[in-house]
Amino acid sequence: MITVGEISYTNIMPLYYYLNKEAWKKEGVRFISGVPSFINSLMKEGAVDVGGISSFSFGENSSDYCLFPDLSVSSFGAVGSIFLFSKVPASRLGGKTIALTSSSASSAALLKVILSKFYRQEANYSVVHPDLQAMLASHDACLLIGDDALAAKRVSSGLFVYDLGEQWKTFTGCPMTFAVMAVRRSAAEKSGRLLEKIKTQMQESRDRCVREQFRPLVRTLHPSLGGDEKSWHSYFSGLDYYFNGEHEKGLQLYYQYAYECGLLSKQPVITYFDGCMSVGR
Ligand SMILES: C=C(O[C@@H]1C=C(C(=O)O)C=C[C@H]1O)C(=O)O
Repeated sequence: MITVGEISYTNIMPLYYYLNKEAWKKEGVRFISGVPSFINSLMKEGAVDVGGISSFSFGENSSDYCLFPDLSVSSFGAVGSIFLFSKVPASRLGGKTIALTSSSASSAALLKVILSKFYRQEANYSVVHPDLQAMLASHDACLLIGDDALAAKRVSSGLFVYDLGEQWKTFTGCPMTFAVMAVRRSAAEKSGRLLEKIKTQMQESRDRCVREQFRPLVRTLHPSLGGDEKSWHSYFSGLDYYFNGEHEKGLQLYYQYAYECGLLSKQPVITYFDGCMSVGR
């Protein structure tokens, strides 16, 4: 049996939207959904075999995981749903308190890297439940991601708002990869063929969503999500769902900085599913 983890945010949907889940369920494939930190921990425990996880979590566990090639949630600039909301400018956050959403791994580490390396600010961080008002009632700034960040942005007037994808691009010139599609090596060795089919369907789902300019996806989603169709289109268009040499270069730089900041205990090694799969089931 294979368990697929699915991040419960709008941003990753193009990779899952056209998966034939009912057919997969008949083949014994299970789907589990949750915020990134939840899927990260299930994957680490071995309760999830494959799925979208935080790129930072991949970095922490790179010896046990490999990557589905050419799939990610990345941005080449503004990401549109990963924001630092602050009462003071970023250049004055040294010694201040910052609340980090408990849902994130990649963006929490990215914020620490950006503030430490590029703004030279050492702040005091705590990890809390994502809620803009509650976070700012007791902290000077807060980090929100995904759908929480999209909602918070609509009510953030009067605050300094920083898009972390944009910040990363400004300071490094690189794209940032927030989520990767990771596979446990043990699953790749045992169920290579089945995983190969899931990988192909995810790539096809992404290709179809991109080809359709996300229109059917937006139409299905937007009544439940609020906002207008136009802003959802521009949100999806600002995200990038591929992973090639340029993304890998950006991710390696992120890992290097995270290592230098003491957030990773060693430099991760990126390996790909095609190299570690077996031709078993
Ligand atoms: C683009 C986003 O990326 C997400 C950010 C993650 C993190 O910070 O760990 C994990 C998965 C991504 O889906 C977002 O949440 O807006």
